[in-house]
Amino acid sequence: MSDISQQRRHIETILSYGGHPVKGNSAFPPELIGRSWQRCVNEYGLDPSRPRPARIVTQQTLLEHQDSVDELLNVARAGVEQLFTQIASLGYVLLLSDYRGITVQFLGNKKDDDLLRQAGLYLGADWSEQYAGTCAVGTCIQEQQALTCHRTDHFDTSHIGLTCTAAPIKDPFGQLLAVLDISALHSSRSPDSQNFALHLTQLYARLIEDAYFLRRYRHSLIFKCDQSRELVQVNGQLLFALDEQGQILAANTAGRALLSQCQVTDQTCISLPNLLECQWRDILSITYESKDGIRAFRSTGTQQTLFGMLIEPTMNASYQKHLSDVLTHQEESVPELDRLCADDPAMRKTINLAKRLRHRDMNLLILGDTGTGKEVLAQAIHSSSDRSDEPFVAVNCAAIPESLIESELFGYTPGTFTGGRAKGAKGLIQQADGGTLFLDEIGDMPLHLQTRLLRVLAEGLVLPLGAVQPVAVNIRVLAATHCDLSQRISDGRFREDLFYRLNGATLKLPTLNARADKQYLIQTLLQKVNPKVRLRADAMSALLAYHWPGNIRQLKNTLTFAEAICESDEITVQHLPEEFVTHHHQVHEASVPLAQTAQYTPAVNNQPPPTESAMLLDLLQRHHWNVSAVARQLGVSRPTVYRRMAKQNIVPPNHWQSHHKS
Ligand SMILES: Nc1ncnc2c1ncn2[C@@H]1O[C@H](COP(=O)(O)OP(=O)(O)OP(=O)(O)O)[C@@H](O)[C@H]1O
Repeated sequence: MSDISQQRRHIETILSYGGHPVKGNSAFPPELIGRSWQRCVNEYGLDPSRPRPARIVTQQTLLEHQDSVDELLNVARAGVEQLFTQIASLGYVLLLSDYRGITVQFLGNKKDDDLLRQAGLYLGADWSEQYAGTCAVGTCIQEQQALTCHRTDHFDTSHIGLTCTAAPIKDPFGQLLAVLDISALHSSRSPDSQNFALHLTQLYARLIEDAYFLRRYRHSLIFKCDQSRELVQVNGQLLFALDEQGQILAANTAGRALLSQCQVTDQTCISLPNLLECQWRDILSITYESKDGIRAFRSTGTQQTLFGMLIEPTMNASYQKHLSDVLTHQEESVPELDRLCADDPAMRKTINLAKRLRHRDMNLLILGDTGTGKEVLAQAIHSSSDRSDEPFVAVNCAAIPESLIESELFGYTPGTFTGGRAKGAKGLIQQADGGTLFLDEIGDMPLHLQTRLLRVLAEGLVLPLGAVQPVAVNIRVLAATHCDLSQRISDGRFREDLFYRLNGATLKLPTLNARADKQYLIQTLLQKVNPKVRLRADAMSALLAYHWPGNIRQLKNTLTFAEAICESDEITVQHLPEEFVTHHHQVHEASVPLAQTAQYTPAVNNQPPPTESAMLLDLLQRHHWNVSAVARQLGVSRPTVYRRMAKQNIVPPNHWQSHHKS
């Protein structure tokens, strides 16, 4: 098509677009461009049949525009030059315009000077939408978002050979400061050819924006965070500038996005500790207390885990004083409790509370899903308390048959039962005298026993079955449950007065899936299973990506299983149960190009990996066909093991024999 007929066609398209764009018409541009065409016609009175020459402002006006963004220009210089070196050989030029659309910095190839000047790709060019019509810079200013304006997306026919991509650069309060643009005089017809340009421009706009943010707040404390611990130092996405009380002074674009997801409309009305559900001290002490200078947090609204680090203000004496005041109150180290976690925000709270309460005689309620380590925590509280030389007695209220639980707990006198021990028996409550009684699954305790337990707690006296004289006991009770006790209270299945007796304070354990220190737990548990075995990176990735419905218990079982199967000193993803392999491949197939997937093929000794069938058979044989034991080891239910056996055509030997006999 000749230039003239292409221009005529373009004018017709714009005019027919008018006020009533027909969706799905392939001649029409994307919605965002369409909105701009409408503004050009309806608001600015531009006429597509009357092209306008490029307008270059005078030297004096240019200087005024440059002065207004002087600080940004200084900060942006390195980023702009770096971006230009990457795109120059591809035929692109680079423009930085101020928020009014005037090009305040330009980098292009001198040999194309005349052509570029004519096209408006020049220092001082006015790319405001009001003058130039739909274009990357002007439309980016109006729409406040990154875009590509490709060829006939432009309004003015004199621009329809160009391809331009622009991204906004905002100040720490979200106001537009400038626009970064890369443009080329010629390009392929397909708009998709510009996808890479769009990503690159957005990336550099963010770098420049963040550099500007850091410069503006160089005298304040900056909290930098990211969803990845490994990347936060080099590429922390979210930035928050803070005052000395932790109040947010400003946030970068990603930081403001998090605030808005958490329904915070005014960024300066919230403190960072509120946003991250933590103490101000947890933030201030990151650099001094965490080994890698990074700490995990969880955001209030989105429950997203964020790894944060601090950039401390230079030469700020009052900050240094404030810091040393806050850091003097250091949480004491208690190895028994400290070893239960590495860096997880929910665990940090729980462990700090446990440290403060461990010597008190207060009863504690431990809440958490099954397998999250409630008993392990109770044991650690006991071992770190003043009662550590006395007994720790654990009772699982759900595991003891209801008919036995009373005698087990309270004991009985001689002759109380036919078949009971002649001398009677000391109940578990009395066995815990002086020490700690851990009542697991307290929600399952029958109501009449709750009444008797309440009396023990209220009076410090236990009355064994058949006895007339109560015996004095001194116990501290740590109770645990995975169920909602307040619901049980409303249903009349749990005594409210007992709940208050038990609940001196509540300690909550997060699910394994929600923990930010999964890697630490994996390594510590593997160390216990077999210190000589190591995990290959593919196995670690699969374990980290898994959702862990059975929590730490399932993790422990999985590692025990993998260690038993691996027959060498290295566990790979192939040694994990089938659901890990499937899940792992699903995650990676979605994100890793085919050429890279080779790293997941099993390599050890060139042996084929054991199949799921072989692994299951091996496990069943080792447990002498005890399906319950296998289910326990795998952290799954018995029906699941039976289902897997059926799927793999595994028949227990007895079955086989009886089939053959019949
Ligand atoms: N921090 C930890 N470090 C190492 N092992 C742990 C940790 N927490 C829990 N475990 C292991 O996980 C398994 C389950 O722990 P525990 O019995 O304490 O969980 P629980 O929440 O009491 O479970 P349930 O609700 O089913 O009684 C145990 O084998 C325990 O040894």
